[in-house]
Amino acid sequence: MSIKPLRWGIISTGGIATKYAQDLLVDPSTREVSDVKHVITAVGSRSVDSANKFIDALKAAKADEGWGWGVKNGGLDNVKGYGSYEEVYADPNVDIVYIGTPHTFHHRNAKDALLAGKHVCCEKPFTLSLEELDELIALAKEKNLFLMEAVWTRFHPIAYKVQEVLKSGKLGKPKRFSADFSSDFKPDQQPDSHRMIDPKLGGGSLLDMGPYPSVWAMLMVHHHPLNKDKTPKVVSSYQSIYKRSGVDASSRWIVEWDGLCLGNLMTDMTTSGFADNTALLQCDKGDLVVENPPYKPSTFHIVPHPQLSDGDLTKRETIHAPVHQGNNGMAYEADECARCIARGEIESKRMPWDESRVVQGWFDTVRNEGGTVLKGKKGTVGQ
Ligand SMILES: NC(=O)C1=CN([C@@H]2O[C@H](COP(=O)(O)OP(=O)(O)OC[C@H]3O[C@@H](n4cnc5c(N)ncnc54)[C@H](OP(=O)(O)O)[C@@H]3O)[C@@H](O)[C@H]2O)C=CC1
Ligand SMILES: O=C1OC[C@@H](O)[C@H](O)[C@H]1O
Repeated sequence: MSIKPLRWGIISTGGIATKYAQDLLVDPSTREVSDVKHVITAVGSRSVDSANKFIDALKAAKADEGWGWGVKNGGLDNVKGYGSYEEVYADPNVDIVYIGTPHTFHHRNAKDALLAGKHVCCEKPFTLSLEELDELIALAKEKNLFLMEAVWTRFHPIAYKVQEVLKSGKLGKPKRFSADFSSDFKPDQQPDSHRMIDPKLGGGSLLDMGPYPSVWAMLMVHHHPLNKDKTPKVVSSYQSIYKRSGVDASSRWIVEWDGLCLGNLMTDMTTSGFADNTALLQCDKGDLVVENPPYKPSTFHIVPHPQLSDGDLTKRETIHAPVHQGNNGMAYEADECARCIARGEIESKRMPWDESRVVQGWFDTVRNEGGTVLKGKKGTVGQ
């Protein structure tokens, strides 16, 4: 059976858009996938030169680079470079728009793409505020278009393996959770315009890094078979301020899954996290520990509590489940978009809107309780 390729329009030519575009061109069989095909038909940038350079760099793939497969097999054959994002939305050869712009533009870009009749896959954090996100969800429903937050980690092989262990029930009942994404961006050495520094780009650790402790909280606690609370709330939070621009240098927030457990989540952009532990769920029979980095971990451990486990959980186990070689880890979420669209679905079951809403709601609470210059900002909702 021949597969109809999903035709992607990429907007922006920055770091993550480059990685995403490369992954679209990797041979799906290298990740054991045979039901989807991706092609890139448009790249939009604020500068047409940048769009064309982006395309040329993809085309110049070396033999040992995974995306060279797509270049050779028609993945860029009909691609056009544009000097605006609007031209991508208007291109009839584009089915879905991938948004890789800084956070504060996600709402504007996704809204424009949906209004032009395109499906949307938008980088994390989905939007600046929950109000912006709700507007996008309403629009996707009204227009019957697919819309998903690009939380790539959710689709990694390790995410499914961790959930398999938790669903088996062998670790028992969750007692407490913690997760961290910290990395030293050396902010003092960055220009004012850096996306981690500039408030106009949604700078600070919370919005950029917060999706990662949150993704593990969602996968390990929220999805735990014993969790019944589908609207877990932030019960306490704190943000330290990066004085030069007034964004947060670090954020801490405690979430309560009513009737189950508390989760302690943290981000920091001035220091690195602990290599052996990025997320930890402690249960009554044993612990599950995921190694760093939270966005693309390869390894997790099961650590029994023999004194508590009635003898049925005694073996310490280390499980490796890296992403398949040759892709950056973004191909899996792109496959999800292709499958949902082929089935006529406008929402992903693996990355549902309600779960993006939960996390976006936590960020709103932390921002609104904190003292940064982003406190209370609602972004471009209604515009
Ligand atoms: N899933 C993941 O692993 C990652 C996700 N991200 C997310 O992707 C988004 C972009 O991050 P990243 O690629 O690192 O950022 P970059 O700064 O590398 O790229 C952002 C791009 O957005 C476009 N852009 C549009 N308006 C502006 C503006 N006013 N200032 C700067 N750039 C602008 C530019 O492209 P052009 O000039 O072509 O229009 C620019 O190259 C963020 O929301 C971030 O959270 C980031 C890193 C990893
Ligand atoms: O999404 C991300 O993942 C990797 C990090 O290095 C990056 O800052 C962040 O945006």
